[in-house]
Amino acid sequence: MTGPLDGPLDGPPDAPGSAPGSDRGRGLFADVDVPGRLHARVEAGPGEVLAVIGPNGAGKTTLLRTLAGLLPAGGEVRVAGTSWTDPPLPVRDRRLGLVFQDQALFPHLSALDNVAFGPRVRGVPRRAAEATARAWLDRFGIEDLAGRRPRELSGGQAQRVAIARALAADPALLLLDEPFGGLDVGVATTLRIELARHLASYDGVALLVTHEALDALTLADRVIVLDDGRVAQQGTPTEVAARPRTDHVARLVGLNVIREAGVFRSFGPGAVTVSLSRPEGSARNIWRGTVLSAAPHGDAVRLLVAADRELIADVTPAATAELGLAPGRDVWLSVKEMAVRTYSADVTGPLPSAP
Ligand SMILES: Nc1ncnc2c1ncn2[C@@H]1O[C@H](COP(=O)(O)OP(=O)(O)OP(=O)(O)O)[C@@H](O)[C@H]1O
Repeated sequence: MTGPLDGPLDGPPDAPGSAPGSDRGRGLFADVDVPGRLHARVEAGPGEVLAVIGPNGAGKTTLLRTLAGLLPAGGEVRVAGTSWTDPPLPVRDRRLGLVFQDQALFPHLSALDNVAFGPRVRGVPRRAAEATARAWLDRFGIEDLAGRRPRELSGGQAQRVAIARALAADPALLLLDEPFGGLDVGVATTLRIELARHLASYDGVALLVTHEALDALTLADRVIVLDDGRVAQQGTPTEVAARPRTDHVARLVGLNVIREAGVFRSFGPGAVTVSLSRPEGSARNIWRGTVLSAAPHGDAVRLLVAADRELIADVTPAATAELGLAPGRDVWLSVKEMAVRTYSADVTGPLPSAP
């Protein structure tokens, strides 16, 4: 894992004539188009971990499958100085590691043989491939499971084998689609820490699709936000969390974000005052709405309120009881202007030009 890039890269990293072996040449450049589903340009330097986030149907899986060559797409993909699209490179010839939820382990192979598969395909002799596989199982603390078949593994164990299998193939591009999906919280937490450790010493590019803000914040150097098949925002986790540009990210990081004429205005749920009658103040910062849900959130109660948009507000349990803040309750929300952070729509990185 490296530090974040200083700024956006502004062209194919290894166009003819670029310095061989330069960082840009060893990273990822992709500008892909799946008509009606995805148009995205993604760049990353070697060792970078990119979290790909966005709501359901935003195109996250489509992006990964496109980069892998599993889905036909227009455009260009270059990885580690090699074009994967011109001429089209078969999936098996791409230096690629895949950890997809539906990319199950080979059921008839032991954990060891599953992990040895990548090196074997690359022509590594059996014994050497097995030694590599054993070393990877060891690094994941599951060497004692080497002889087991996938059906004899727990979900967390199987996912460790899947990640070890992907890394053992020495991929230049590692694609992880919801690698902790379906695991229980404790197992996911342990695996997240292990994955962070392995990614820290991995020198290829990793893309991680996730629904968890925690993954994006703890594992990624940079976050790509997809929305409706487009890159809506990219930046460091801190930048994206501080200045969300989509409702989805705002929800993930627990902020209210309102777009107004090229400007975003955001405020935390703790800055919102809830009342039953119209408060004083500028109409710009006052909303009338109906409580959709009320749930404990730390020491507070978090309300989701349907106004002209959905807004979140944190109130004390005492206020919740006093104002009767249950679903269906009509309320007024207000926020002081000094609690609103305003930022321009283009501060956190380039948007690809719409085709
Ligand atoms: N096999 C398919 N054929 C046609 N359209 C598809 C297919 N699979 C997905 N889509 C569409 O492509 C768009 C992107 O879907 P995709 O699965 O990439 O989203 P996602 O961000 O990964 O969503 P999720 O978080 O639900 O997995 C959606 O509009 C979806 O309906």
